Amino acid sequence: MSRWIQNGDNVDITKERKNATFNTERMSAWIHGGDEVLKRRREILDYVKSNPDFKDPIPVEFLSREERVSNGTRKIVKMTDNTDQIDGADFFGEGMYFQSLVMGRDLHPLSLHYIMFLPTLQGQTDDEQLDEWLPKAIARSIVGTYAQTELGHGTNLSKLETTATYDPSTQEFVLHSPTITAAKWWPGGLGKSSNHAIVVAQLYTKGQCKGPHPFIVQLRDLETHKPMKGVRLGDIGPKLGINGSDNGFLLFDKYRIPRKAMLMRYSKVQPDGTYIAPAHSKLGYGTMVFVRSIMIKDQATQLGAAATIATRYSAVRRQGEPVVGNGEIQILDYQTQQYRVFPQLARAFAFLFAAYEIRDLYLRLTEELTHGNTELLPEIHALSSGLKSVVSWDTAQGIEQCRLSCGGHGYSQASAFPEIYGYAVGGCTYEGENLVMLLQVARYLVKAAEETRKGTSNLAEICGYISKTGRRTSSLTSIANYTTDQIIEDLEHVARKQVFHAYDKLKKAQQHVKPEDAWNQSSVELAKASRWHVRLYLVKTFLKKVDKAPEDLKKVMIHVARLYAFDIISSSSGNFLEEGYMRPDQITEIKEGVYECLAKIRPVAVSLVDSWDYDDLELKSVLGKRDGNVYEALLQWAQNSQLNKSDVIPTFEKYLGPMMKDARSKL
Ligand SMILES: CC/C=C\C/C=C\C/C=C\C/C=C\C/C=C\C/C=C\CCCCC(=O)SCCNC(=O)CCNC(=O)[C@H](O)C(C)(C)COP(=O)(O)OP(=O)(O)OC[C@H]1O[C@@H](n2cnc3c(N)ncnc32)[C@H](O)[C@@H]1OP(=O)(O)O
Ligand SMILES: Cc1cc2nc3c(=O)[nH]c(=O)nc-3n(C[C@H](O)[C@H](O)[C@H](O)COP(=O)(O)OP(=O)(O)OC[C@H]3O[C@@H](n4cnc5c(N)ncnc54)[C@H](O)[C@@H]3O)c2cc1C
Repeated sequence: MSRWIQNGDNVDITKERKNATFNTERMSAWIHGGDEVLKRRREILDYVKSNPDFKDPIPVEFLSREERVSNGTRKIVKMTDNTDQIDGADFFGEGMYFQSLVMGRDLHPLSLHYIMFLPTLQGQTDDEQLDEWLPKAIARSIVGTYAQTELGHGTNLSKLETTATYDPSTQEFVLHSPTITAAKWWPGGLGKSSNHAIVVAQLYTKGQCKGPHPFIVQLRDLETHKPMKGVRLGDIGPKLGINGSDNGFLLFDKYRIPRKAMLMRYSKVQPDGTYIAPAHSKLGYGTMVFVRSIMIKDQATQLGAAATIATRYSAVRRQGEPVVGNGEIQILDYQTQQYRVFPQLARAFAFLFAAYEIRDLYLRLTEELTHGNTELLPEIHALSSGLKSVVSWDTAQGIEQCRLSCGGHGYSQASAFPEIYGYAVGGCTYEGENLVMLLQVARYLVKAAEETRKGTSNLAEICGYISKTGRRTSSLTSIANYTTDQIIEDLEHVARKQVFHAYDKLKKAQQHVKPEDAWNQSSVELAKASRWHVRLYLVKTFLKKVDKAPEDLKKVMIHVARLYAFDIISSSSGNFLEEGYMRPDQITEIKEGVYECLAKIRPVAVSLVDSWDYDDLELKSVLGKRDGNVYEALLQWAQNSQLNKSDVIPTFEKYLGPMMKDARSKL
């Protein structure tokens, strides 16, 4: 047994846990939404651990692509056989947790079935279609995906090339891919697993194009699973991550589907081909809004996992001896290490709390839509698009910082960082490329700026700051007295300034060039405005949540929330210094605030990450193991390598052996 192990756990990590100034269980309950939620998490965890069907034969990193898809398929079938173990209506909470424990980060052939196919059926069908399709999809007698993106077009839906042409003589639509670039490309589970898809195609009726619309389409024979005649499909090959998912391609050759295959909750085509438009032209984009809103929690969970691994490893890793003879110190004691890791932990919290807000807002939207009210749609579209972009970007950068903070071992797949990164960074692209989505937010902000300039503003609360008359200089005197209101006021100033800077640039350009050129020439500044708008929202949400925390937890969490805010301000100090809003000495104060927060977090860092309540089963990281026994575990993990099956591998006999023998004979 290693000298670092005491009572089973690494001595350093045990010592860290003894430093806790708060009850980790209480903190976990607060983070996850209450005692009952925590209790349910534990029950789900126990269930997953006790079920041998959910075990991987060896760590998935050692499996080939085919083995990954096969293992993932086996597990997701078992998992969805057992959905009675969770509250099926709580997809955001119990559903995502259950899935994360069983499936890990490799995804699986039913991801799109659950995340987009089912929600599209629920959101876009009329009553008759719902009755026909939903029971089949829930029972899994059919498996579906969401096929929208094409080889030639992902962002710009108006230029999708797949056509659905209505033929009133047979009351059918004819699906067709007129070019190679019309091939659907990317949909998860499309390649080999799904037998149905929601296909988004340009609707043609009575000779007119009515834009992209969703259709439910059978792709494979229900018995043989062979592609239907007129349907060509397959897997698109290995990717940066999620290789347990068979993302696929799909082409149609004048493939006929019945009129009722068009999802007709909002738009309709009558038997004679008459088109009835929806109440709001973007109602058909509802599933994307749903996924963007649940992605925020998923991304927060990935960044939280990365920060947990980095923090635990930094507590057990000893490197460097500042006082010669005193022994090497825990790398967590280096301020540079804290500066690298703790802001990632703070971000993960900020994102998680924002995820709760957007979930609640989305539920409100769903309720309003049942009454035909689409008023909330633009606000939620802007917020979910903005959060998705800022959160997925910061998450990807944060995971990489955590990986780097673990030195060489961070580069090994044993750390889980490659899997976490490969999985999470996809979020920068799917559900709308991040920059494009920031520009969607900008459209919303430009309208708010316009209203304000006209003096007619009656802005939604979320952008109320745009029409405020703020201070000309920051009121910060000392970091100790820097209040939540002052922090928000300073961030509002910078966000508002950037919104108007981008708006004025756009308006000025519009006087000289065509509107689309003016937009393009202002787009970098517009995207910056969107980022500030979202960061402000994240800071406000975090501080508000901590303000309402019980006193014992607030004492700790206030340093985490302030670190999040101070890190944003100090790393963009130029924006705050502009036009003398802040003085250099105020920025210095904020930097000192960052260092103070790091020092406050240091003694409780391990307990804070413990409070995220990740089990080893969920983290899937040798470096992040709860017991801290990383060295023994690394050695054990490496034994899984295929190369270790024999002492001498065939390649040696074939190449290296003869090479060396030959060289020896010449000496
Ligand atoms: C029980 C549980 C069991 C098991 C659980 C199992 C599985 C769970 C699995 C995972 C769960 C965890 C989390 C997720 C993790 C991983 C995810 C895995 C897979 C990822 C799947 C990814 C799928 C996809 O990517 S699908 C494809 C997505 N594609 C896009 O997003 C395309 C982006 N483009 C667009 O959205 C649009 O084209 C556009 C917005 C850019 C432009 O649209 P359009 O051309 O129509 O615009 P305009 O005509 O110019 O009009 C613009 C105006 O319209 C407004 N607008 C746009 N969109 C909306 C909207 N949605 N709502 C409201 N308004 C909108 C816009 O604001 C403009 O308004 P204005 O007034 O004119 O300014
Ligand atoms: C892991 C993963 C899973 C996916 N799953 C699915 C799925 O299940 N179903 C599905 O239908 N799709 C899926 N997709 C596709 C995904 O939704 C698209 O890749 C995404 O919408 C971006 O489209 P694109 O790839 O065409 O990029 P493009 O739109 O070509 O973007 C390329 C670049 O051009 C820029 N750009 C494009 N338009 C503009 C603009 N108007 N203004 C400024 N810059 C612009 C972008 O910012 C980006 O830098 C998936 C993708 C990935 C990576």
